[in-house]
Amino acid sequence: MRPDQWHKNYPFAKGRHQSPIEINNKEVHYDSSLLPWFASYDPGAAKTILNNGKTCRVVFDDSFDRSVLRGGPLPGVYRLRQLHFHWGSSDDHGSEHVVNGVRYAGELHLLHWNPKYSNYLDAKRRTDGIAVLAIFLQVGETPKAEMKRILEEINAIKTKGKNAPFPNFDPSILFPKSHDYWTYHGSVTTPPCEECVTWIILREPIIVSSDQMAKLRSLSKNAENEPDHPLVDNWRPTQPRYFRMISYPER
Ligand SMILES: Clc1ccc(Cc2nnn[n-]2)cc1
Ligand SMILES: [Zn+2]
Repeated sequence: MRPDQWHKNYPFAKGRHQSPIEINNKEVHYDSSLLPWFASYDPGAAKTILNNGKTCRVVFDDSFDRSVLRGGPLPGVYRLRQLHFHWGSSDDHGSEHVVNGVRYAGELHLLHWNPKYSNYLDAKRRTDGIAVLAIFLQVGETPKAEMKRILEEINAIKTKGKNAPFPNFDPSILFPKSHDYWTYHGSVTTPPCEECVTWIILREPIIVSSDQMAKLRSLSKNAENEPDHPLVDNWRPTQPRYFRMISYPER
């Protein structure tokens, strides 16, 4: 279903706190109360990599505070549940958030939930339930070697429903040098679009190669025995910001 039709079945999609949004330098605010953020991830928590027909996702053991994100705008620790990507049909677009008019080739999301709620689904019903750490993918000549591990597995999960073991992986190896970020309150970017997400968006992109983006585009939306439809353009267009502040900490 087209994103501008989602609201017919999912009323949240027409809310006042939807994601993604445009981030423009003239509209962001310095907030001296914002802290640095920290990720403490256990590589042993990594379990599986899968193609769910919408994206490539790596899932982690979130049965206790094993891999957590803390600090920044967050009131406490949030448990890492999964990471996934959004990308385009060519290198000139694919990210969900847009920075000063710039669309990146893709966007990596690390999705965490607030363990003060009994489980992930309950957390999705709460305004402080989810935290997504977003990292832009920029195409360049010197790709980040650590992306290779994920892209090497793509061949094993070509079609919807396929998955493969993905042990011993610490996603913080994918982080850029700078931890500078913007933060705002928004939503999950796919239906039901619940407005439960504290976004932490890193200012510095990670560099991937055009071949690595092509690898992501070699995934298929369909299951093995169905006609082939490339899995591309799994990003939601930017939504109205309305009266939301985008903040950033001391730099
Ligand atoms: Cl696996 C997955 C989970 C959520 C979304 C949508 C999303 N919401 N916030 N960030 N991504 C896309 C794919
Ligand atoms: Zn996402």
